[in-house]
Amino acid sequence: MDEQSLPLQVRKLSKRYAAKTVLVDVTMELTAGEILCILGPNGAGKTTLISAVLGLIKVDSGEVSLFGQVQEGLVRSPKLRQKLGVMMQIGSLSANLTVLEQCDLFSSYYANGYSPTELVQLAGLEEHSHQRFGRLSGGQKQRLLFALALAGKPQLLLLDEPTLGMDVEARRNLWQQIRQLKQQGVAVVLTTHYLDEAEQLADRILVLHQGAIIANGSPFELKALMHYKVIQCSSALDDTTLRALPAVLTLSRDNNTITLHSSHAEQTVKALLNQDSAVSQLEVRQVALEQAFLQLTQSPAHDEEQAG
Ligand SMILES: Nc1ncnc2c1ncn2[C@@H]1O[C@H](COP(=O)(O)OP(=O)(O)OP(=O)(O)O)[C@@H](O)[C@H]1O
Repeated sequence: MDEQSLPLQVRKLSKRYAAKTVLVDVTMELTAGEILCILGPNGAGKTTLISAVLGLIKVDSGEVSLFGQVQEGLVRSPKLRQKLGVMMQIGSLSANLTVLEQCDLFSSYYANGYSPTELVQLAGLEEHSHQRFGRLSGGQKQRLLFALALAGKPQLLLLDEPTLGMDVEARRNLWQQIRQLKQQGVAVVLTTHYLDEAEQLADRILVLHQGAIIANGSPFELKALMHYKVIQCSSALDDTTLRALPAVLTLSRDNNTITLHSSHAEQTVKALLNQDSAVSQLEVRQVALEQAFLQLTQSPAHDEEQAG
């Protein structure tokens, strides 16, 4: 694809509120049919980044391009707006309008979008179409907001914490819908605190910490970024011997199971087998994304970089 027509390009976006830096040189891009998850803890800058992409807030420096067009403030071009779907927060819809009335309204914004009844179906709210928005459950509200974001059959979809407050089944259903959109070539940016969500959905994950991107890669690459692996086994060796094995970083025990974190699993396992040939239930695995994420966002080295 021609670089000019990428659905989204963000270059060196920075934003401060008084003394607080909220976005630091954020650069990212998104191709058609790609799902990008922006993962970060509370206050990392996820919502600010989405708001900046939409031109809802003024940034201090940097540039946002949508479908090859550099944006100045709020996205105003009707042609661009037709290509864009945004999932809003619950508070942004009138509590008094019914589900069907909301769908009617959103459908009317788009020339070639879904009909109101199709939107009700997309939200799975056929049995609640005459219920007022304010009377829906939290999960139903989220489903309606998601369907409304699709009203114009967008090519770029921005979802700010779309599964917040949803139960497990509703989350899985939404993931399925997002995967289908990807199959249709829709580019999706999704912010989340949920590590499993990013791992399940993302082609690429950006980890945002204190406004800066501290990791950018596929879920697999992100895990590989971590230098250590988890080794589990049963062994008669005592803790002192285990801790002295090469490359061992940490040791813990749960009944008969020993868990070691190693910065070089092959070296550790070789030495372990040399010292205890009766070792059993040996398992070596990559660190879970949750641990990778925690390590990334709690790294003192990174904090020093930020401060500097
Ligand atoms: N209008 C504002 N004025 C001052 N500070 C702000 C403003 N908006 C956001 N912030 C600060 O910017 C930082 C990033 O906020 P943001 O809402 O983007 O984080 P987030 O990653 O979306 O967090 P959460 O996951 O909790 O929604 C926070 O420290 C927040 O307090």
